[in-house]
Amino acid sequence: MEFKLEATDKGSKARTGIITTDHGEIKTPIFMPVGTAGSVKAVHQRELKEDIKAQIILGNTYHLYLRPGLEIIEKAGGLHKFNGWDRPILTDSGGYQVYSLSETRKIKEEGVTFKSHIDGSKHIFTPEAVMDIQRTIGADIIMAFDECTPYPCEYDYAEQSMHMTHRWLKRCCEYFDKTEGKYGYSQTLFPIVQGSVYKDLRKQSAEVIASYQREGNAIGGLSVGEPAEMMYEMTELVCDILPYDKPRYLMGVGTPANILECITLGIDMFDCVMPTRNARNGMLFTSEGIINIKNKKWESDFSPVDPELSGYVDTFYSKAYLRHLIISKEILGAQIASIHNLTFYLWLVGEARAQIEAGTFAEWKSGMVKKVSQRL
Ligand SMILES: CNc1nc2c(CC[C@H]3O[C@H](OC)[C@H](OC)[C@@H](OC)[C@@H]3OC)c3nc(N)[nH]c(=O)c3cc2[nH]1
Repeated sequence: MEFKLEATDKGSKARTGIITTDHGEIKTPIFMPVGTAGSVKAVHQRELKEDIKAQIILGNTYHLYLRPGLEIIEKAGGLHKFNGWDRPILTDSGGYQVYSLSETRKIKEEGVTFKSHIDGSKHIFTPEAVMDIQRTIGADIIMAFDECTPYPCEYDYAEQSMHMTHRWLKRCCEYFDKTEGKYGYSQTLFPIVQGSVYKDLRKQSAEVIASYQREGNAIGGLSVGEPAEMMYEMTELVCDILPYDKPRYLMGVGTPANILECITLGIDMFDCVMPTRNARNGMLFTSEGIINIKNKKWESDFSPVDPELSGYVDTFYSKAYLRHLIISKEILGAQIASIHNLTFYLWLVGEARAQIEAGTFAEWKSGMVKKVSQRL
């Protein structure tokens, strides 16, 4: 995997670049649609490519490992062959899902034991095991096995957890670096910075992660309920320590405003379930602000969903019709809203990229942050 830095913004740490993988290029800053169980919910691969113009999507190790399971994915020749997405894929290591999904998990030095949320079967994720799992899924970019600390979290717990994440990282790298990809293309392992919301721990963790000199680095342990100001403070501190010539991935972030603020701080890659999860509930992110389409005020508004966007669903369907579908819980409603929100997220990072290249990012961003956050 290569990363070529292109433009850097004069008035901030925002930058554009190109990540090259064996499944194609990723222009940064980039938003990565979340495809939990091997699909971006309610969206076809064709729509991801043609309407949303997604460049990379996520798969979820925990979910795919439990269902359909590694045997099926391996027989298919890896996730790209299984779900037909022939562009880059990134998978998380599963640590966060174990923390967020199965309350039966136990964390030990060896790894994390947990019971499947599907059939209650017992499993253990160790650093080595999740490297094998991600080798088998075959994502182009895979994440180290870490513990994402909750918020709030005591300093002592955050410190102990950070050191264990660093010990797990060493095991991931040693094991990953002596194994090969299973399907004839290369995979890249990103380490993950932890340290909760404590500046000294964040500094320490960023320095350890930077010392591994991997081809890209992730910032974890944020967007877990902490105030946005704290997220920005930790992100800025860590970005200033991580190497500037490698992609920086801020995990689980975020709202359109969060993304614009963190691009300013030097983040290149984002993922978040909001555009898809909230879409199914009728929350639309648009270039004019946030719309709760279930609100009665849209009942007879026959204007297009978002005229600013060029996607089919944004111009073909009206707000009134989409409101009717969401309220009636029609499947088509979830599809239109999901495609719209993802089109908007990709449009937003594409606009940011253009503004950085034009050298006009700073003033564009401050106006845009206000616009995308207002409730319509
Ligand atoms: C929301 N705030 C948020 N999400 C964090 C994720 C998970 C990202 C994950 O979040 C969903 O899993 C639950 C997505 O599936 C629904 C996954 O996409 C497949 C996505 O994987 C990258 C973190 N993952 C790790 N390994 N370490 C982290 O420290 C971390 C922090 C996060 N904050």
